Amino acid sequence: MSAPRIGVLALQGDVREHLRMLTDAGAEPFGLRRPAEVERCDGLLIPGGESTTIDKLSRIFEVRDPIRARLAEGMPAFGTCAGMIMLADRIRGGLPDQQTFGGLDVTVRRNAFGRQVDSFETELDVAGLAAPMHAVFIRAPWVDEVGEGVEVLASVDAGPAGQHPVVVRQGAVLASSFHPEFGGDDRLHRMFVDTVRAG
Ligand SMILES: NC(=O)CC[C@H](N)C(=O)O
Repeated sequence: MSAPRIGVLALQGDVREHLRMLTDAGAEPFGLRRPAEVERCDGLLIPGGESTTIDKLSRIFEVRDPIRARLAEGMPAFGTCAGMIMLADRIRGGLPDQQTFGGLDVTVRRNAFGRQVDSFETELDVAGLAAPMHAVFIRAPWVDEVGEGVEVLASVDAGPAGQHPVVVRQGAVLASSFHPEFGGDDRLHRMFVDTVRAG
């Protein structure tokens, strides 16, 4: 495949750093806002932001149904923070009418780390990466439950609440609770681009 075309969902949230990291990783990324653009994607990146807003805007912009359909067909995807929430099949702590795109067989808890450690940074060991990643967590979710076939690539020790997965992968779908685009480290983006390239 020539440079894979990766749509970065550009309804809300941080898009620019993702575009830059994907370009550096050898992809051809573009900001995705229109239903017709969903068909042009070899892969989809869903950035962080606010999952409730991304959910609402995805319906208003009419990209929700085409994205759901492509994910159900196995389109590779990478979700970060709110993007992880959007990929989760099940969420806790969502608004009553909040919906996700689905595709990742996990239960995700929104704003899981609570007020005291609302936002924090840490050096995180990620399976498959030789050295730890600098991980920036901003009102981040964590994963409560994973289905069969979901690999846990990294976990965080949340004290009395125990260990919780923060990087997971299921086939061609990758998700991280933190914002890899703010840590100056594009290794997860490269992992994703390699997955998209492998088809
Ligand atoms: N940095 C983020 O993406 C935060 C996610 C946000 N707390 C949500 O529920 O969508």
